[in-house]
Amino acid sequence: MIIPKTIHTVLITRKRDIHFTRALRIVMNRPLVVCGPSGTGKSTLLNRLFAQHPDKFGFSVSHTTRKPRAGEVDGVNYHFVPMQEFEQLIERGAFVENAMFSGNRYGTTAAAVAAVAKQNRRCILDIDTQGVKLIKANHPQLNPVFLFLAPPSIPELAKRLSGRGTESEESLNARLSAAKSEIKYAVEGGHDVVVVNDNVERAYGLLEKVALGESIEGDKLPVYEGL
Ligand SMILES: Nc1ncnc2c1ncn2[C@@H]1O[C@H](COP(=O)(O)OP(=O)(O)OP(=O)(O)O)[C@@H](O)[C@H]1O
Repeated sequence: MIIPKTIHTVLITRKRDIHFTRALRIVMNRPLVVCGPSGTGKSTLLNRLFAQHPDKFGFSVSHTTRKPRAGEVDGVNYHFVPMQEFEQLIERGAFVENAMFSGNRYGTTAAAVAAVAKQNRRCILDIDTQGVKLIKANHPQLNPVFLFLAPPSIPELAKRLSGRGTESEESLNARLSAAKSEIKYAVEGGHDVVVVNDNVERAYGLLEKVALGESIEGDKLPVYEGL
């Protein structure tokens, strides 16, 4: 049968669309890990992403050993577990990150990350380099896209951290020294894509593209003085 050219073109385009939609769905099932030094602007950009696309993205539900506060629902706000259960999860290597704050443990399990995709949302993880390394070593099945949000320079990072008004001199110095090792890992090529947050509009545009499943070249890492 000879298919008229226009129908043929439509069929090919549809086929291409189906492939594209499928490929997009696969990317959207992959968590997006946003990593970057404290003060680079991760929350600023991610809050905007969630506000612009309220039904496309999700955060995983963390585990905690602290007691629920009034109105908090187990499995929604947190998975509330006793210390012993939390420690068993650590031993089993279930977490992609976990930390202790004022006597309570908090953590994100790989299972909680995977659960987000089941709700047809892309899981966004805001974690540090240590978490990135843990995922690569222990949870490769999550197969995330790793995005490094880079500061334009170390002095600009220091300015943002002090401008935020949340840091003592001690914690500012601790964050800046942690920033240097985060940047070193990015220089070694630890991430799939780099976005330099030199300008909120520009950086958000790139982050949004990656979050929506587009494959972009990304930015080059700046050369950081004094690293
Ligand atoms: N492109 C930008 N230019 C100037 N200031 C910015 C830019 N992006 C974010 N900021 C500001 O920098 C400060 C730090 O941003 P933000 O709190 O989003 O960082 P963060 O990476 O989430 O830090 P943390 O990891 O400590 O939570 C904020 O005061 C924010 O308004």
